[in-house]
Amino acid sequence: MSYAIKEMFATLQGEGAHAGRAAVFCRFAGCNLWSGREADRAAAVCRFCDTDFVGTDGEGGGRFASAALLADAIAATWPSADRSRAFVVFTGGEPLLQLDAALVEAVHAHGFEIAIETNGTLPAPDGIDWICVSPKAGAKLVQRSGHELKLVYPQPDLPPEDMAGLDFAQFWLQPMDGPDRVANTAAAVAYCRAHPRWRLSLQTHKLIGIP
Ligand SMILES: C[S@@+](CC[C@H](N)C(=O)[O-])C[C@H]1O[C@@H](n2cnc3c(N)ncnc32)[C@H](O)[C@@H]1O
Ligand SMILES: Nc1nc2[nH]cc(C(=O)O)c2c(=O)[nH]1
Ligand code: SF4
Ligand SMILES: [Mg+2]
Repeated sequence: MSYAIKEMFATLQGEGAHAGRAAVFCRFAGCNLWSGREADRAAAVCRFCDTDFVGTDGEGGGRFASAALLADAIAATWPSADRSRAFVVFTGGEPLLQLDAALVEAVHAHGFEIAIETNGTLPAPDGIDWICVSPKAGAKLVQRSGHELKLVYPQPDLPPEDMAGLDFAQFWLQPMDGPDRVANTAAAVAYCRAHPRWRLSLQTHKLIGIP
């Protein structure tokens, strides 16, 4: 199996339960809910995406011919001499189009804890240490269990009430970025106050201007 990676970089996880934690971000190219081309956005299933995941031309990106080669590159991107906390976040695009058992094993062999950010339309392979699912209105949810559910809010056709039966340890609302970010943030705050099972996830990396 080879892997198409848009970009790979060290930063702090900006969102959700691990916000503030040092991490290597490995962003896979491609998504099953949008082509990534602006011309296709209005007709896509997922129309609010904030990310460029087209191609392999970003910092640290490229095509990796094997799981071992990609795992070596991830290990080389870890920014600290302290490897005991090594942490990689697989994102995209949609990482579950490419992330497989061989890559999980190769990255674990380097001592990394593995997190994933997924839209939940494909099943996750075994062994991932932290599964964050962010469901999308109009897309069938397949991965219905995990560690955190992070709902971008608001999605009128996917209210938080619809998530009640899902098997997650934590439930987060993340205001939808875009032209209505301020209003969406106020609405998310109001929802969390009234429904304390839900917590507010801010995209803190955007607030402080880091990737
Ligand atoms: C770019 S996606 C990549 C991973 C995967 N495809 C997914 O959707 O979960 C990473 C995270 O950013 C969130 N996200 C994307 N666009 C957003 C926006 N405009 N405002 C807030 N969060 C957004 C997604 O819901 C997801 O939690
Ligand atoms: N710092 C930082 N944290 C993030 N958490 C989820 C992200 C993503 O794009 O998946 C992301 C990102 O792009 N940057
Ligand atoms: S599913 Fe994720 S990567 Fe794909 S378009 Fe939506 S937010 Fe972007
Ligand atoms: Mg992002």
